Amino acid sequence: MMMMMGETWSQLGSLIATAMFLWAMFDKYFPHHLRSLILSHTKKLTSFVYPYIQIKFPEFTGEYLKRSEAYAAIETYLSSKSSSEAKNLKAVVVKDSSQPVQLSMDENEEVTDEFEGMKVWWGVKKIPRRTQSFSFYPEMEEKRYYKLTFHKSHRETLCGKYINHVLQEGKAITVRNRQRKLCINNPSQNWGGYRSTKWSHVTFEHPASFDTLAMDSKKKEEIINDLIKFSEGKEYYAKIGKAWKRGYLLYGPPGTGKSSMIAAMANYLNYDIYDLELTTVKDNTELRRLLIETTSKSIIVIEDIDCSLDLTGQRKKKKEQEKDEEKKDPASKMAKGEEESSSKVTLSGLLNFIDGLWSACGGERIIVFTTNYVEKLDPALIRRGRMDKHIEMSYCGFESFKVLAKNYLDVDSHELFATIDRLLEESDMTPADVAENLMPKSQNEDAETCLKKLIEAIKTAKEEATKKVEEEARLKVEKEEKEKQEATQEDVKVDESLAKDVKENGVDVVKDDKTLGKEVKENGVTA
Ligand SMILES: Nc1ncnc2c1ncn2[C@@H]1O[C@H](COP(=O)(O)OP(=O)(O)OP(=O)(O)O)[C@@H](O)[C@H]1O
Ligand SMILES: [Mg+2]
Repeated sequence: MMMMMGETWSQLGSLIATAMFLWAMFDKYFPHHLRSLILSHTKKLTSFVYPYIQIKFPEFTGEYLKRSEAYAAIETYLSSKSSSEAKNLKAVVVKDSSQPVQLSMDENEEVTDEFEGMKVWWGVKKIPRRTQSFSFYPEMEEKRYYKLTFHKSHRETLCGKYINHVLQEGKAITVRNRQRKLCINNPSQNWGGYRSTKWSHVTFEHPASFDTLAMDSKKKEEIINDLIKFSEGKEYYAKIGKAWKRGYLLYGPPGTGKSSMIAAMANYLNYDIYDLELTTVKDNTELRRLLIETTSKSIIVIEDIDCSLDLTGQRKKKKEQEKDEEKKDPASKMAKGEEESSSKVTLSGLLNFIDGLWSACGGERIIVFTTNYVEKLDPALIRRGRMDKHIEMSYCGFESFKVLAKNYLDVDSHELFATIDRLLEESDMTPADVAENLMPKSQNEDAETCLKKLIEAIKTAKEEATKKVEEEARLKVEKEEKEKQEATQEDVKVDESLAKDVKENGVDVVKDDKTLGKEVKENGVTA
C-alpha cells in the first residue's frame, strides 16, 4: 500500500516536471501571435463547455467595509422567493421594519428567478475566513456574497435591466416594510459620548389620513396632487437645477387640523417626521448639524414657528427696547439671563437652514411650518421658494362638517344637516370643536343625539361670540371715554402748571437778572 502511494507520488512529480518543462518551452519558443490564438481558442472551448456567466455581489465593500446596499437589496428581493423555494432558511432581524424578521436563504442554497422568460440562479456563499485570530466583531469577519448565474446569451438584458430591477424592487420592499419614525432633536449637551445621536425616535403610528381630514375637497385634492408631483419629481428638480425639497406653511386658528395635516402627509407619502424643537437648539451651527443628520424621505416640522423663536422681524427692535429696560432696571437683566442663553438661532440661520446650500444634502425633504398668526411672521421667512405653498386651515364649513359626520357617526345625510349648514356659516367653530361634539359619549347616544348636541354647541358658541363682541365694544367705548376724560383732566393740569410756570418763571427771570448782575459785577471785580 505504502509502495503504491510512493509510486503515485513519484509519477505525479515527474508529470509536473514535464508540464513545467513544456510550459517553459512554449513560453520561450512559441511565436506570440500563435500563442494568443491558442489562448483565445481555449477560452472559446471552456465557454462552449460551460456557457454561463457568474456575477458576485459581496456583502461588504469599500475602504471602510460598509455593508453593500446592493447586497441588502438583493437579500430583501430574494427573501420572498427563497421562503417558498429554499429548504434551509435563515431569519434575519431587520431594524425599523414592520416585519421584524426577514427570511433569507442559508449558505449553499440556491433559488431560481425568471425575468422576461430568461432563467437565472441565485446562490449565497460564504467567503472563508483567512485568519483564525480572535476578533471583537466576529459577525463582521464572516463575509458572504450573492452569486448570480445565467446563460451567456442573456448577458445584455440580465446585466443591465434585470440587476436594476432586482435592486429597485429590493429597495422598494424595504421602504414598504419600513416602520416610520417620529424623531425629536436631543439637546446638544447630550450629543457627546458613545453612540450619541442628535435625534431620538419612536415609531410613528398616527392614524390621520387625507380621508379623515375635514377640509375643502378641492383644496385637499390640490395638496395631494402637489405631494405626488413632489415625491415623483426627482428628475424634474434635477432638470430645473433646484434642490429636491418643498416648503409648506400651514396657518390657521388652533384646532383646525394643522398637526393632523402633517400626520396625513407623512402617512400618504410614507415619510418619516422630524419634529424640530427650535427652543432647544443653541445656535445656527447646531441647526445645520441637525439638518445633516436627517434622512431623505422625511418631513421636517417646526410647529408654532411664531412662538418658537422671536423671528418676526421685530427682533432687533425688541432687543433694543429690552436693553433700554435693562438700563433702567438691572434686576430684569438677571432674570432674563437664562432665557437669553437658551437659543441663539437667528432668522438668517433659519433661512439658511431652509434654502441654503445645506438644505440640498440628500434631497427629498419637505419642510413644514405651522403658525396661528401668519401675519406675525417675517415676509422673508415665508416668501415663495422658501415656503412654496401656503395652506390656510380655516374654521369648519359645511363640507368639512360632512367629512366629520361621516367619520364620527357614519352618516352621509340627515334632516338636521340644513340647520347645521346655516349655523356653521354664521359662526366660527373649529373642526376640533365640531369633532368633539359629534363624538358619542356613551352607548345610547345615536347620530341624531350627537347632531342635536352639536347644534346646541354651535348656538352657545354663537351667543358667546356675540356677547364677547358686545363686551369688547363696551370695553372699547369705556376705554375711549376714560382716555378722553384723562385727556381733558391733563389739559386742565397743563393749563394750571403753565400758569404756575409763568408765574414762577417771571420770578425766576427777575432772580436771574439779579444773579447776572451780580456775576457781572463779580467778574468785573475779578477782571
Ligand atoms: N380638519 C380636521 N379634520 C379632522 N379632524 C380635525 C381637523 N381639525 C381638527 N381636528 C381634530 O381636532 C384635534 C386637534 O387638531 P390639530 O391638533 O390637528 O389642530 P392644530 O391646528 O394643530 O391646533 P394647534 O394650532 O393648537 O396646534 C385633532 O385630534 C383632530 O381629531
Ligand atoms: Mg398643532
